[in-house]
Amino acid sequence: MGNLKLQTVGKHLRGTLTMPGDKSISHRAVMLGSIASGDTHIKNLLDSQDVNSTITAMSNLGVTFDRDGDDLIVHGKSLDMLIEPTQMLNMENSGTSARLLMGLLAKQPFTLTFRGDSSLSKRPFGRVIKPLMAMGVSFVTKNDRLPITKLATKHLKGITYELPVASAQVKSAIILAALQADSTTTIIEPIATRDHTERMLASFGVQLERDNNRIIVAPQTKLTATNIQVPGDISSAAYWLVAALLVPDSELTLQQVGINPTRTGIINILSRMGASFDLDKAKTTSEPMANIRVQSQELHGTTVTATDVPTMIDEMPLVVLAATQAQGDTLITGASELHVKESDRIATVTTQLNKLGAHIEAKEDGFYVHGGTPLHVTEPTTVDSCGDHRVGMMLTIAALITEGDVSLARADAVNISYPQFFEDLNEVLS
Ligand SMILES: O=C(O)C1=C[C@@H](OP(=O)(O)O)[C@@H](O)[C@H](O)C1
Ligand SMILES: C=C(OP(=O)(O)O)C(=O)O
Repeated sequence: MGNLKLQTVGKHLRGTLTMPGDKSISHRAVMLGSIASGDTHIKNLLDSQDVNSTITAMSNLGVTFDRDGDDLIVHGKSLDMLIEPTQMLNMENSGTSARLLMGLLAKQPFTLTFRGDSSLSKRPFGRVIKPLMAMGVSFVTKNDRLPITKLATKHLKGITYELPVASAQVKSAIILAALQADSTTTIIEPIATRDHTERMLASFGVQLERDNNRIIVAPQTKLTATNIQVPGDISSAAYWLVAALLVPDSELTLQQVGINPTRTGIINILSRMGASFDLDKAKTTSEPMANIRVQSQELHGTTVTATDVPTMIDEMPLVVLAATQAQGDTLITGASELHVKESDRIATVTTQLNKLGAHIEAKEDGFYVHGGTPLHVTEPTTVDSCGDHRVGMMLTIAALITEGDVSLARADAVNISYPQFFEDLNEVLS
């Protein structure tokens, strides 16, 4: 794909969009459906490159899938019926696939090699292989980076493990391995992270125990197939929340958005910046949902600290964009995890938004954002997604409030989490 010319100032955003399925929940639905007894029917599964990495990996292990209209049917196999793949498991760009599958497949009695694309091969895996090694798994790796080979494993033992980084991927990998261990595992989570694995296990008949910030996992490998409705992805809705707030004279309604409290940091931070939203809550399933209505509003600066970060980690590029338009400055700390996402998001967000006239200072663990900065370019300017879907989509929203001529390089990165992003944009531009 060549550079994509972006819409800049002059249009409004109006209308209603239904959000594609949540990426985190989609991965988990495919993984747990794959090891449950019976057929799991999944509605509103996200159809994107990252989720396809999980489906392909499970297919390589012998799981079969069918379509029923837009639904995916997973024909579950129990963990001891998976077959040795004839090739490496290619996780492509997906950290969630790689880290969760290392836990799910920890006890397979054959060697498995995980590989990824150039971005994923730079991201750290020590955080997940270290606790799995303590449980008895052996890995072969250079510098804790992909490719990583997991050796055949006979037994897993329960551990007590305090998470050194607030990571739902690491927590989930340990939970999935712990179900297969000979004894109980306790995971201590100093800062709460998204709890989709815990909730979805309950839907498959497996209850975990929670005691404040401890998760206690007793061995249990019998999962029963179920029907899953994947809520819309709040991380995708976040582009439209921020766009409607910043583009004058806009009003958008986003339908079926997942509002699990471990994911709604973006709503909380924008509210703290002065925004208000109308939430029309749906009847609750295991993952709560709402339709959200939002209009253009004035924002003011705020402070974001470590405890806020996990509930909005993937929305941070948008918080930075919103902060450039707020009255007053915004200080974001406790966000050093952004260095190890699909790109170094502290560097890429700062460099690319500053090309549009923003005034952002990159910090070791966050940003200092100067508010009230009109975005403009004096000559045609190309911003770059840097191969990172979230950076590409945030820059597209930034262009909507930029005076001048802006193009986006590597726009196809959106296919990782939100393939209909540009179609949805065209639908609401007026
Ligand atoms: O568990 C998950 O589905 C995810 C957890 C987060 O990663 P970390 O666990 O690395 O924080 C998040 O950034 C990622 O997009 C999805
Ligand atoms: C960090 C992300 O995903 P993953 O870690 O699964 O690649 C993301 O979607 O922003």
